[in-house]
Amino acid sequence: MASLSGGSAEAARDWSAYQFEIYLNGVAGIVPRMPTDLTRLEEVAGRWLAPGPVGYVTGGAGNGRTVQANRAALDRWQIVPRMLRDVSERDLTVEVLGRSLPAPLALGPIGVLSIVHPEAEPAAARAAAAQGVPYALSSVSSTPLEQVAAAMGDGERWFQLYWGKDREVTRSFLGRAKASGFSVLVVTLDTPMLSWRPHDLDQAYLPFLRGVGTANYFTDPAFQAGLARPVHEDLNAAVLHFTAMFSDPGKTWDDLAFLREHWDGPIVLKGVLHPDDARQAADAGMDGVVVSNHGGRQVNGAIGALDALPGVVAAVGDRLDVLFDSGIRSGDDVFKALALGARTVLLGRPYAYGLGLDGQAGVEHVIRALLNEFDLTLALSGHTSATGLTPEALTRAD
Ligand SMILES: Cc1cc2nc3c(=O)[nH]c(=O)nc-3n(C[C@H](O)[C@H](O)[C@H](O)COP(=O)(O)O)c2cc1C
Ligand SMILES: O=C(O)C(=O)c1ccccc1
Repeated sequence: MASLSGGSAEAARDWSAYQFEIYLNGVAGIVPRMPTDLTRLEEVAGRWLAPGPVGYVTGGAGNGRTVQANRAALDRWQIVPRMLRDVSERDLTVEVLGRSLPAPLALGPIGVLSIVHPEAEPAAARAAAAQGVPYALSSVSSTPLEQVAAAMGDGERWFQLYWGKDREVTRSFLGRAKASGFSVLVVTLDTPMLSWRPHDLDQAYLPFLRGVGTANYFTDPAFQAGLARPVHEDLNAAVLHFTAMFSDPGKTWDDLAFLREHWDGPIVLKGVLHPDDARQAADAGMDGVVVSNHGGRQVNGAIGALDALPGVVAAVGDRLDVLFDSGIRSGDDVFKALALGARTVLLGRPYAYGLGLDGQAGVEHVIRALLNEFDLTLALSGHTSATGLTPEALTRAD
């Protein structure tokens, strides 16, 4: 069993163990509860979870063209395996944002997780901590950030900020996150408003209007100060106030100075697709960007995220850390993103399905399956280190 402690002990983690554990269980007549092909999770989740939540998680903006573009972009690259290169020992550790991670993976921010499982974010966070990968907690979590932090032990915690209209609430969130041991700030830029989402519109389903996703706000003194009456005395007014202030379409690059001033750890901007935006991030003193189109959930018709990665890496790869998400479903996807210059990937929907189907154990299954498959892809393609991959490991399929 791999070490559960933090820091450099993570370097010793053996990601190849899951495959053997599964086969050994087979001797006792036990097969995995969930698919080991993570691309099948969506279909299985669709059978077991309620239609509103499933639509919310799987859905994209518009008719789903960018959800498809994310997959098409990954499928357009193919790995060209190399032979006879001694792959007996592999090292999956990476350096990112000034820390060492045991593998090039973090759980990305996904809000409102109580719609898929009652244990919600704390269960996902415990799974991440148990596997030694960072957990990025969403601003719009179903559980207050202090409770999520408490569930994580010494697990690495990142806080995702929805940068709203109220400065005092932002300041308060940053203070609370810092006090609870969140070390990296992930600021999401691509959601100044929610996009046109037919999956949710057709079912008239929006979690916040059912009070889900407001936990950090309703427990926040600065948020409460903006209400005429306490949250519990007028829930509707509180929900409306939340929807009016949680994001701010008026923000510009100049506003980043405020965050730099109030957060002394690494700041990562999530949702960067254009090289010039990446340059502006570097100019503003940011420590990283996440090349992401929010899993195709914001701009329908937007560029597939992987298609945007090389341009951003060329523009700023030597000035800040480039992370990646949107469409990662397998170990070979991780390989491709790293080969094109990402230092680490964030996992999205697959872990939400894992949580919905089997709570913390389901999320741990997803992490272990993904990283074991990545380790095997690395080895079988003739590589031994997650940091050494270059575009030469790939070829364009078209
Ligand atoms: C149900 C759901 C909720 C999400 N909530 C947030 C959020 O609160 N903050 C955020 O920055 N991104 C959020 N995202 C986007 C993810 O962080 C990530 O960018 C996206 O899921 C990656 O695409 P993929 O799931 O196709 O891999 C959410 C995504 C989903 C599916
Ligand atoms: O649904 C999303 O993609 C998302 O990021 C979000 C935005 C606001 C509240 C909850 C989730």
